[in-house]
Amino acid sequence: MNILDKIVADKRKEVALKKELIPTSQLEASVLFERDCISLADKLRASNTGIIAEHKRRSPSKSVINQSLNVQDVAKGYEEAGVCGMSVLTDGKYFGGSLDDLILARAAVKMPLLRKEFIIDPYQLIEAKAFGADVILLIAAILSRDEIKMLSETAKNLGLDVLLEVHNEEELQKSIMPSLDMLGVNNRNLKTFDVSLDISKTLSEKIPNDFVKVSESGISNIEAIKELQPYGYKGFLIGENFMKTDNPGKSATAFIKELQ
Ligand SMILES: O=P(O)(O)OC[C@@H](O)[C@@H](O)c1c[nH]c2ccccc12
Repeated sequence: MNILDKIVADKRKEVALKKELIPTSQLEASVLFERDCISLADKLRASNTGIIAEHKRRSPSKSVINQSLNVQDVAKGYEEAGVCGMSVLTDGKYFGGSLDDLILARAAVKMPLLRKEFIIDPYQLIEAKAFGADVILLIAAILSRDEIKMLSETAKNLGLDVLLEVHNEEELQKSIMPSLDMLGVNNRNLKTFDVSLDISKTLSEKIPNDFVKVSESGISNIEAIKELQPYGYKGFLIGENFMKTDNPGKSATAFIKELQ
């Protein structure tokens, strides 16, 4: 079993248990469930920097990145830096995140928040909305076309933006459908952890222009962004490069200043 299979197997158990403990009716009663989402896709279209900054404490590929920060300080720092949105990892076992991180970030900032999660069940979309997300991630490597369709349409009905992540052409071809807002190319292979910006470059021309193109992972300097912009990328998802510093907001501020 590769790491992605393990994460998904654990996620299925976690979601089954949660469904027994917290019914959707309870999630739908949350004040945040009524909140109007802010579109990340719109923000990216209007921006000339397009940074989506991530809150990530640890990961299976890098183990510990930063365990000592307060998620609300990180969120405020990113917002002040002028990022287009923030990605909040909510997986606990492999990334050290939680839904509490999401709701705390929501309380601290107004910018669009992406729930970064391994989504396999519509229950997690209702959770995302109830905990203050504006955007959800769907990962083509772990979903069939029918599942992508059902989950993305459900998310759209909840008012959420959808970012669909692919890593190769086959995943891209099976995924293209009108219920997606953004297409993300993950430069990191989630099965082997190999990283290469060439993945974004090669796949860019196969992505129809009606989707906002996002390049994800392994971006650690301005040069990488300058290299990717001519391929039509409007969004850049950056985690470790900011999170490995003592002050991710300050790092993001310097990064965006240099990029402008
Ligand atoms: O820390 P990086 O290399 O800048 O990567 C951020 C983000 O792209 C990465 O965390 C990510 C991309 N897709 C994912 C899916 C699940 C978990 C994590 C991810």
